[in-house]
Amino acid sequence: MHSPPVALTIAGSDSGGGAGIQADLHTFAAHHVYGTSVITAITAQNTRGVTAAESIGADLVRAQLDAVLGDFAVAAVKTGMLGGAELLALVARYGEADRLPNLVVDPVMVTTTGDPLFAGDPAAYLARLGPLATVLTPNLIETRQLLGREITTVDDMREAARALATYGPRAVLVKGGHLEGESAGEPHEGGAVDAGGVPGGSDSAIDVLWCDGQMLDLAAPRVATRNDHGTGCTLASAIAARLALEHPLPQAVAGAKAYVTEALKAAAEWRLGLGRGPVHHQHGRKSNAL
Ligand SMILES: Nc1ncnc2c1ncn2[C@@H]1O[C@H](COP(=O)(O)OP(=O)(O)OP(=O)(O)O)[C@@H](O)[C@H]1O
Ligand SMILES: Cc1ncc(CO)c(N)n1
Repeated sequence: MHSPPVALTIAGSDSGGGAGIQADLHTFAAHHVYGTSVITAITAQNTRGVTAAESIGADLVRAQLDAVLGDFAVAAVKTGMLGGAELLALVARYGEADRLPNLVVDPVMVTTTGDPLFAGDPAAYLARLGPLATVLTPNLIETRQLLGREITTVDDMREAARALATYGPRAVLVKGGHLEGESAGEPHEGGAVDAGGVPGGSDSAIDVLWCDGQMLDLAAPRVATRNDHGTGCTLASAIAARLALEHPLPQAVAGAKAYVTEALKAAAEWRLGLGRGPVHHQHGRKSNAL
């Protein structure tokens, strides 16, 4: 019997189940990839926000990393909430020792509801994990914090992706989920990869991917929904799952974005929680079961 590929998420727990470790493991399972997890923090969180958060001690995080990496042939890794400088440095040391293959770095700093999830210096993300990342996936808020500049247009996103790439990742995906009412303008030199998408326009959700020296626009229909909690975690873990399945990088990213779009569509009518609800990670299943 053929064993499934193994992916690892290094991230925080979301008690509401829509983001963090819970979203990542759902996403790995939806891709038929076996999921392992290193928990970096516990958050008390629901669809309305974070009410408490505490980091896990570095010794216990190290023990989790050693337990997983010492036993499983991990094919791809996603990092999410690292909480602060100490765990960032710890994870970076495993990457520097070549123990974190196909590394997708989601530089989680703040939730969509505005709650801070990283206490350290944003520049440390770039300095420590930038050179190790196969792909870095900041949202607009994180891109602003990482580069210390405003991002208001798709052209700004393209420039930011190029600037972030100088820190050493193979690819940078600047996510435009928070860019409202913006048109994609002229497509860039590399054109677009099929992300189940539509041409740019104010009703599209546009991300830009700088990969191997090429700029690609990834546009998908913008889903009208209040249930968008955890889309960033879901996208990054879907990329990791697809890398574990040996998809080439641009296709892994485009396929992951299409997966997120379908997950948003499938959960648009859900009423789970009173705030921004989760997406439907298992939307590909034939029945409506979770
Ligand atoms: N309403 C929407 N319709 C379609 N795609 C969306 C929508 N909202 C976000 N996306 C897409 O979801 C992905 C995640 O983007 P986003 O910028 O929301 O990340 P994020 O802020 O890190 O997410 P979160 O913090 O909620 O986990 C991107 O591919 C983005 O384009
Ligand atoms: C634990 C956790 N990680 C990441 C995010 C970002 O969406 C979140 N809300 N919660």
